[in-house]
Amino acid sequence: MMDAPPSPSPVSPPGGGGGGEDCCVKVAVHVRPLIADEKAQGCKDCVTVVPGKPQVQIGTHSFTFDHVYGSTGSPSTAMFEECVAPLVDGLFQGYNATVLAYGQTGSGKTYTMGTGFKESYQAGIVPQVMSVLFGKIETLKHQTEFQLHVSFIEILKEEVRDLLDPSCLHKAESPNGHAGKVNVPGKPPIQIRESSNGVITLAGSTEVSVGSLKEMAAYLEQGSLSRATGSTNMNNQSSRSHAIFTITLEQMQKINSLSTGDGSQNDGMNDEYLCAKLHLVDLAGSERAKRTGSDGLRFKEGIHINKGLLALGNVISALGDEKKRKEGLHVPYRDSKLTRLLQDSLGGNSRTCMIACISPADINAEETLNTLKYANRARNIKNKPVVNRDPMSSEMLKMRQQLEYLQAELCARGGSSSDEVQVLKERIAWLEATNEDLCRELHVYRSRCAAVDPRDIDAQDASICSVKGEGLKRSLRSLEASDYQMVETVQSDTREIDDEVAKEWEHTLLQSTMDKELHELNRRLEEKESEMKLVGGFDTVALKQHFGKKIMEMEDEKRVVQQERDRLLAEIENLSAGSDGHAQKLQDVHSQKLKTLETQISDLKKKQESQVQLLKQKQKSDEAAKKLQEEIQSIKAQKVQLQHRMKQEAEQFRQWKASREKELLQLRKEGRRNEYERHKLQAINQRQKMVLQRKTEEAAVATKRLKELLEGRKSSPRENGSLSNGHVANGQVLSISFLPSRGNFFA
Ligand SMILES: Nc1ncnc2c1ncn2[C@@H]1O[C@H](COP(=O)(O)OP(=O)(O)OP(=O)(O)O)[C@@H](O)[C@H]1O
Repeated sequence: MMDAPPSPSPVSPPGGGGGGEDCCVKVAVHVRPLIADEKAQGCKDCVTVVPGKPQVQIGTHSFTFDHVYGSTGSPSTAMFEECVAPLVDGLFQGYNATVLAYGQTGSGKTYTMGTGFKESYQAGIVPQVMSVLFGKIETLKHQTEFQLHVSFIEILKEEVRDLLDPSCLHKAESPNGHAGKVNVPGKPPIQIRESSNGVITLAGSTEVSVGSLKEMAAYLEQGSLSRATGSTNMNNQSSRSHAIFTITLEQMQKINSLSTGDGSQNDGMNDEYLCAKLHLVDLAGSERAKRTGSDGLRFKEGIHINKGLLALGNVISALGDEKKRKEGLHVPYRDSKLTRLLQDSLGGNSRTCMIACISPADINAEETLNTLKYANRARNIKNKPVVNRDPMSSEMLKMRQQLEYLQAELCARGGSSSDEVQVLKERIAWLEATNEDLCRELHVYRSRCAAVDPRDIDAQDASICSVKGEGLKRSLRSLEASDYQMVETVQSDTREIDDEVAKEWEHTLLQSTMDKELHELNRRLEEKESEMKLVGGFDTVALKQHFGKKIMEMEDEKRVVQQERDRLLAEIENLSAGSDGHAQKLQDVHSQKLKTLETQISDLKKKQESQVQLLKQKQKSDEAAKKLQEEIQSIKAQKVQLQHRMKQEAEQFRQWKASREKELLQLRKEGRRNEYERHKLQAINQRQKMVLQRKTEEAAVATKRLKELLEGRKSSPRENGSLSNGHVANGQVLSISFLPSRGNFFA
């Protein structure tokens, strides 16, 4: 087992893998059978489970959950494997988890969780969690170090009570009538705190380290026996509080060791620390006070219990309503201790499973319906579990990845970067060599100044000094020239940026031209289509038939009229053979009729002709429609081609842009590196300049001094002789005071 662990914090793994994904709260329903009491009361089963489906029906209501156990649903034995085992597996990957048992008094929460310490409760969730946990630890212990801690608290009347407090091991009868722990006087109350990284912790609660299954079971038993229970109408041994048994699993994994840049291995640096918590929550009964038959103290207790459950309901409502969640509505976690403690389990960093326990008895129908509604809303809650690494190991992981990346990059870049590095190294070496030369010169000059006898100093020395000064000035200029090279690099970068802007501009122009073309094609298409509607709006076949029929009718009519005319003509001929007045009269009438018929015939002919004309026109418009149709087809083909081209161009541009961005990223990185080198070189450069400046100044001062000395000696040779020692001494003192120590120079 490990030593004191670093405090963990929820850290999304680099690259986003394995964490931070939304996952809904899983909800399962556990329907217990009718118990002896209910049978004795003659209760009927009012809950139906649709076989083969996770669906529960009560009255007219029907609910679908993730799983339904008991009754005609899945067997209760499958509950652990399907709902809880994945959460236990997740613990080993660093994910927090919560299992909540919810339901009215006597619905089977304690039975389901298995915290009742009766034989029948052994199949419950907590005992199975413990045995699976230790089984897994046993198989993994050769590659991972584990540390397990447990804590057990209950929330009673909005007070957090420590069920594992070693200072009061014996169960005591509390003044308010229920069994429970006695608060030790002077012991500070347990407080719920939120750390800076959002982790909810319990300050002051006992957290014991456990090394075996037996030990853990003993703590669970000890805590369970200390739990506040009391009897109600509905359950003789009713849990009056919300109980939370928390298992903390810490693990130090040895992950694949990685070789460092110099080829050595750093095994010790590759440990990864993970820490995850599993909350096993047995909530107090959710029934309404009046049904429990509770009175007095129990009733007050009920109010407090329900305060937690009410707040829990409000939290579930706020989180379960997608609209409210999106609007970022306030979630009232702080309304009760229970919701505050379960903050991470509901909408936070945890994988959560809620088990809604229900009784099938018809007398509990109302409560059962409420439980199902409550649970149904919880299904909409989305959590965001992340791997809980300690910041140090996640930072190390990041650095390791960065190192790997840089090594890969170095390999990929091959010679070109090493050339650059070489150039920079050479420049640094050159600057350092120049620096050393200058220092050496300075040193020589200084010692010469100190040792020189002013009598030996003549104008020649002064000229040497001025020549040296010139040399130093030249050095200064050469250093400035190196600055110019850097400016040139920047200018070439600017040129590249210009190219990029031009390319983007070109792309935008091309896209907008193609957009215009597309727009134009769309306009033409619309035009042609509306023309087409005008031309081809009629039913051509029907129209043809109509005209054909009309012409035929006219043909018939014409024939009838012509026959009538022929008949009349024949009659007139017969009549003209006779000579009496009556015949004459008839002849006149017939002639009249004949005339009318002639006009009718010519009318019909005209109509027929116009109909033929119309038919011809129709044929023409049919041809026009066909042509239009062809045009429309060709415009559509052009449009498709253009869209295809646009897509291609956009894709090409996207690819180009992506590669540019990649390049840019690389360049930026290089730029940063170069910038750093530049700063370094500039600093050296600056220092060199200062040295040169000072040296030039010193040379000038020394020259001046020497000249003064020479002149002084020339003007009073006698005095000179007696004072020469003093002057020399003074000169030395002066020269020392003029020349700061080498240490000061480079400070
Ligand atoms: N699945 C089941 N099969 C058989 N009996 C069950 C089952 N679930 C519960 N019971 C029985 O029902 C009774 C009440 O169960 P339990 O004490 O677990 O209810 P509870 O919800 O924890 O009640 P409270 O909230 O009052 O503590 C117990 O006698 C228990 O043995």
